[in-house]
Amino acid sequence: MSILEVRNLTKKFGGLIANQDVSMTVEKNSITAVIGPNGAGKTTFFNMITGVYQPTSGAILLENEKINGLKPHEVSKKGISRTFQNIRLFNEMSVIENVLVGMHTHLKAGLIGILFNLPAIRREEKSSEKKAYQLLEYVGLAHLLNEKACNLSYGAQRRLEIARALAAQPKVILLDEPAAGMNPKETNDLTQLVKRMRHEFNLTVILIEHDMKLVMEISEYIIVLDHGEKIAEGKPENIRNNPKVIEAYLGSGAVHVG
Ligand SMILES: Nc1ncnc2c1ncn2[C@@H]1O[C@H](COP(=O)(O)OP(=O)(O)OP(=O)(O)O)[C@@H](O)[C@H]1O
Repeated sequence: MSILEVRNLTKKFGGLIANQDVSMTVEKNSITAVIGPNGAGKTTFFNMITGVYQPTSGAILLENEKINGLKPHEVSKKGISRTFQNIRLFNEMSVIENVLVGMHTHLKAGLIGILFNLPAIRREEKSSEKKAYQLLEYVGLAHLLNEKACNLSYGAQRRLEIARALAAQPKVILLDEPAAGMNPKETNDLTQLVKRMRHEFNLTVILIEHDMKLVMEISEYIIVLDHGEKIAEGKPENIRNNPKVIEAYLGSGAVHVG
């Protein structure tokens, strides 16, 4: 059963076509990778799905409901969360506060409730803190809950971003280069984390990644973009040997696929 359907998405920035007619169907509970050389249009594609950019044309459907046209916080409320290529944490806030921020779309507390410190709000705060702590335990950061986000190692910051994205209780999570800058051990831990969380949170995962070992190990389906267009899609074993994909990567002088 599909959960997300992207139909003929095109994004133009003036004369530059960043995405041209890209379609994709994502199965519920699957892990899909979006790959392609630098500048292929991968982040633009994520930005359209999450409402950061409005498509020039095309449609995005989450559980058969059209979501293009919605603002990023509205898309998040519908059930799509993300992490960013360039980590976007609140650096001066503590680790647990960063996760609490991720929860705000689901909190009922209005301004009046907070101002008057109503018991129902206090209860909600307590339960949010408990949930945030559990998420930090899940990603292995509970011991750092009061640390400022900026003091965390790179790998830990990436895991904190994932905890914050999970706090919004998504159905679909988009990870933009989650392994960028990680050492092999951190990458391996991340691979295990993504595999676990897909089952335990009943999630559908879509990731952009340049680390081909990770992509081939983790994904069930791969979409390949080049110069804004989808040049191939399929299972890892088929993508690995696809001449068009190899040519796109070799032509860009980037990593080999294999
Ligand atoms: N806001 C923008 N305004 C103008 N051009 C943009 C904008 N965002 C992206 N582009 C252009 O669209 C093209 C696709 O960029 P995008 O960042 O989506 O590629 P990418 O595949 O994510 O690349 P990378 O792997 O290097 O992150 C590039 O030519 C980029 O310069």
